[in-house]
Amino acid sequence: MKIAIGCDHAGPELKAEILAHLDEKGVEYTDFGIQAGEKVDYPDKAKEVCEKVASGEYEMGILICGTGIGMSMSANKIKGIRAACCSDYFSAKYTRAHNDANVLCIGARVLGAGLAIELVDVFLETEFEGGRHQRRVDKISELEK
Ligand SMILES: O=C(CO)[C@H](O)[C@H](O)[C@H](O)COP(=O)(O)O
Repeated sequence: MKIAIGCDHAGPELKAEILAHLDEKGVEYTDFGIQAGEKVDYPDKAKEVCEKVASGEYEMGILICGTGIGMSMSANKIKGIRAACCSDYFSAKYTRAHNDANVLCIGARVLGAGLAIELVDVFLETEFEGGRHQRRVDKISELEK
């Protein structure tokens, strides 16, 4: 699985912790920045990362801003993206299982690194259940038309 990850200026430190964790687990990723000391508006970074996911070049995306909310609002404007802003384990698990979310948004000013990493792990490891949930995800796609 290839992951695309990016953040705004609220997130470089948390992103670095998540990347170190992905390195340890051997998960393949591309870091689309930004790095500490740089600044970017979150919609610009959301667009860059989500276009990579929507094109199929990357299977999943992770976006970090202060709250995770601006990233998720922006990401969900991109066709084919189902982004979820999560700050609890249950939501991170079930947005994969039931919504087939393909982008996880995290608030670096909301969560500590320990919980953020747990959310990343469960998000990446949980399979979409399909079945009745597929019909609903298809209806989300219909809303894009
Ligand atoms: O939380 C955010 C949007 O949902 C963003 O994190 C931004 O990081 C936040 O708005 C940044 O604000 P700043 O005053 O430029 O640090």
